[in-house]
Amino acid sequence: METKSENRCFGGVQGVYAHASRATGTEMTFGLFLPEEAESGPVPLLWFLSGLTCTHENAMTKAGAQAFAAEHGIALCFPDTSPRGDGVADDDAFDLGQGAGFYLDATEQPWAKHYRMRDYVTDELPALLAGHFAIDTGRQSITGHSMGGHGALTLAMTLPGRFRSVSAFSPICHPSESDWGRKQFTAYLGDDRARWAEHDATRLMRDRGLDAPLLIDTGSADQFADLLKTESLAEAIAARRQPATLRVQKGYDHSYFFVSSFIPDHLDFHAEALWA
Ligand SMILES: N[C@@H](CCC(=O)N[C@@H](CS)C(=O)NCC(=O)O)C(=O)O
Repeated sequence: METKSENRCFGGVQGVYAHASRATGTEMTFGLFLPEEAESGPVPLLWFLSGLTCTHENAMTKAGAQAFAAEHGIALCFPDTSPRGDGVADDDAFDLGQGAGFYLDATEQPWAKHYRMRDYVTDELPALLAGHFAIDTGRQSITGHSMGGHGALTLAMTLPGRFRSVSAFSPICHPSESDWGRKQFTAYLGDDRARWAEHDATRLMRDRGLDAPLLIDTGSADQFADLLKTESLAEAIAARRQPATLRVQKGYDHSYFFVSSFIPDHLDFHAEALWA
């Protein structure tokens, strides 16, 4: 593993690291914030999965999460959103291919060789973190923005017991019925919609539900609201009687100004579960 940078941050360290990934067959870069407490022993971990067009860097530099993670003694991991490189399949559209991995393992060509972001985020990267840093992988929670919110919700619902709490900012809620989903699932997973079900938060909520506390924030002025389909997930939550807090924040859009406005609430929410 290569250290790209390490900077003192709110008493802890914000690092950026790169490594050869078994899952994607590429070099992968991730950001990791370790609070000061990690100097004396393993600390809980909050994953932040980012959205379309993002690298490991967007949330790391724009969400403002480190101050609150430091307050609570929690580590933050910011993975990349897809494999990257000249030999990696891509598309001209910003919402398919590099920067748009959708946190799934592709089965279709030309994507199947490298697009294995579910395996990467849920298996390879946690093991790597546990082996190299003072992280307690027995205490993990997950959040994300947009496509990353989709990732947080779908990974948590398909890995019961893994995450102590789950939250999302402006998540893509029903990708099977959205232009942020149908095109990508067809490309990555093929035409059989039955295989899309475990990558669709609304369908998972209807079929399985979530075994952890859930907090979702979305903006009333989100420019992508029609693509997110929050109303479908809200209906599934209500139909299931799933304990959850879903807030539509007045006047906020899809940007990181929205994320950074509510990140303190999300860190408080996760800290309560991680330190219980
Ligand atoms: N570029 C796209 C939008 C992409 C976009 O808004 N991406 C969000 C996540 S879905 C993001 O976090 N962008 C990076 C940033 O704001 O730093 C468009 O103009 O339609």
